[in-house]
Amino acid sequence: MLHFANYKKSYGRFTVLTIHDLTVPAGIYWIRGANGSGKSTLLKTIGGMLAFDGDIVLNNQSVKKDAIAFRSVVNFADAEPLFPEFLTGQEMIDVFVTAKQASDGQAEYFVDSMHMKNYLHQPLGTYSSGMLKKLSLVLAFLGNPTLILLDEPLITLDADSLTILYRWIAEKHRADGTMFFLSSHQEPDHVALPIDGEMKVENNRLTFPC
Ligand SMILES: Nc1ncnc2c1ncn2[C@@H]1O[C@H](COP(=O)(O)OP(=O)(O)OP(=O)(O)O)[C@@H](O)[C@H]1O
Repeated sequence: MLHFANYKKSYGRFTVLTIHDLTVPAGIYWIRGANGSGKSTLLKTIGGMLAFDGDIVLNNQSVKKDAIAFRSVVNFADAEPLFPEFLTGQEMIDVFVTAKQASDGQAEYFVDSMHMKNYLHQPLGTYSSGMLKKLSLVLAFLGNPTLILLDEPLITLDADSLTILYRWIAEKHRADGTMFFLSSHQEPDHVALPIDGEMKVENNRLTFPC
């Protein structure tokens, strides 16, 4: 369960989003909104990456009061991931396996199923945008997160990889009850993904359900 209390995010004098009081039950949620409406801003504040007014509480853990514990169970994949170009994919995975205390074999499962093994030894500066996207998604699934935030996970993914991603989400939610927030400009695929609700960021507000 995720709770927003007196949430307000502004950049200087420009208020992007206000959420007075909202409780979202555990589930898989699809977030829509026009360009510049505030989807990335919302996900980054939930992930504890941007300062904001008010509070966000995940199962009794506040992003502000319990920042370290909160961050350890919330994983985030950026819309356009940027990594150090001199590191290899495997080195990034090794860092996240340690930081997120991933279990033995967890990273290998995701790498194998996304067919990434034969380029993981290459420096990230040589990766295509789709290869970077797949790496960022693997990193977001490592460990035992309570909430996974995926900002525009569909962009640059080929059709086969999208099917695999949807399978990961459904499996993780079913096995561990992991909550998901996905932002996208596309219509949700209710057949491929067991979506519990849709949200819309519009006119500085989050509409739920919409
Ligand atoms: N660092 C920043 N400083 C100032 N304004 C910002 C900053 N980041 C975002 N904004 C503004 O906040 C608003 C929301 O941006 P955000 O990136 O969250 O939108 P979005 O819904 O994710 O957009 P898109 O669909 O185009 O990715 C926009 O008006 C944007 O210009």
